[in-house]
Amino acid sequence: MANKKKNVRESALEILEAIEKNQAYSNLLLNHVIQRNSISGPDIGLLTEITYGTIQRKFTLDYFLKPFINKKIETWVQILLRLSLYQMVYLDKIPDRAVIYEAVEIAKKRGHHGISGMVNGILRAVQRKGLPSLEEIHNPIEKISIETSHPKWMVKRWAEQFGLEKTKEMCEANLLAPLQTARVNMTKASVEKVKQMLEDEGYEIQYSPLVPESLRSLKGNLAQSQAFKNGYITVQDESSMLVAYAMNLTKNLNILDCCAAPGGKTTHIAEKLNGTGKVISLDLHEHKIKLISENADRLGLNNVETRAMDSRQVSENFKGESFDRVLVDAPCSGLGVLRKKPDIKYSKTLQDLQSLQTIQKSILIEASRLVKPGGLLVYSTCTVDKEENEGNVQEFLKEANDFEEYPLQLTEMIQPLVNNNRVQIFPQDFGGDGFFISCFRKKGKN
Ligand SMILES: C[S@@+](CC[C@H](N)C(=O)[O-])C[C@H]1O[C@@H](n2cnc3c(N)ncnc32)[C@H](O)[C@@H]1O
Repeated sequence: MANKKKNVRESALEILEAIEKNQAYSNLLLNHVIQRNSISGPDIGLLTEITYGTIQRKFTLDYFLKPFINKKIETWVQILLRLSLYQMVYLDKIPDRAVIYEAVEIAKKRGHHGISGMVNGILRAVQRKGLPSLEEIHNPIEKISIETSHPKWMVKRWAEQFGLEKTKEMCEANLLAPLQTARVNMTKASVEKVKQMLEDEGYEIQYSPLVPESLRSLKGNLAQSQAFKNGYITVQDESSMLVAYAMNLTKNLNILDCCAAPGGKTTHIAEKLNGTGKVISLDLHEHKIKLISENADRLGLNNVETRAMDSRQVSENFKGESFDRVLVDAPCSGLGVLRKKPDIKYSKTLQDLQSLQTIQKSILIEASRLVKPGGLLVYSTCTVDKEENEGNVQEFLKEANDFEEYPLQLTEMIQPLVNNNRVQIFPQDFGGDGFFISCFRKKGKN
């Protein structure tokens, strides 16, 4: 018999269970389940909201549920309670009785009668007695951890690195829905023309105050637009767009992008070169290299060359000191993108941060050998962590004494955030990803 298709809440339960078990990525799972269960129209939005919202608020929801659960329950039951309570607390449009009814039906299908009765009892008790107060948590780290659903070690680490207030702001900002932005391919059309194109397609678009070639979508997924298919835009976060600025691009440069897939920054750089020079784009994984080429083709760029390579050995594969600019947009802990990938909050560990730092350092040192005297090396990550970002800069400068820090030239609004030739962007700064950028110049002639 064919598999029976699941409705929105059953699908949400399926995705959340898989994430809890295998640490699979939410965005990939979501797309897969939407297709398999033929979820369409507004139900896609509801499924996305319930899934991401429940992941985002996991610790808070568990704190709310705890006083109402007085025995050990199976993981799927806990998840069903979480996703139901998420709708009751955070979504206005769905009446509580509908949420409870659905939860009980799912529990009946999945478990025995006792479980559906228990689910009903717990959710009704929460409805009757109200939520436990978060004010009862007195330790400030624990309070931020539960209130904004971030692991305690992460909150503690950030508080030590950036102070409690900034940490609280960051954790709160991580709960907000991400802003969708796209970079206009200026080799094809002006920002004004592309804005009009998207509006003609029914999108609600604003100019960005931050990056001149960026457009912001207030309604609608830009990746599904005709403008995207025809190579007029690339969906990209505005913080990521700043990296091409840090590279101080002029025409006819020879550029190496060491960690390039899926090609967001490579294609931005290639667009800025406007048909001149060359960008050689590397990535460890063959299947990811294909994504770079596909993006370059879609955008009509003919100055991008791709190769699968481990950049920890990059200097063995190219003639020394042959690039004007080298970019290391390093594999990182990703703590700046928790709004878009909330499951990372629970899966990353301190050990991950440490091993990533080692990889980043070896890529930086190797890549630095290929920079021409007077050329620039840009190091960036989409993370917020002082030890990972600043720590790597210090380590690099200690080892590569033929390099010096070079002043970052970003856009007008971002420039004031630059500190000591480096920038750490927080998600609360302007609604973009948390991001780190620094730039080094190889000593010698220009
Ligand atoms: C932050 S992502 C790059 C994003 C990309 N620059 C963009 O703007 O679209 C880091 C990339 O580094 C790649 N990577 C990880 N280890 C690597 C290595 N040793 N050598 C080359 N690439 C590596 C990963 O596959 C991943 O695609």
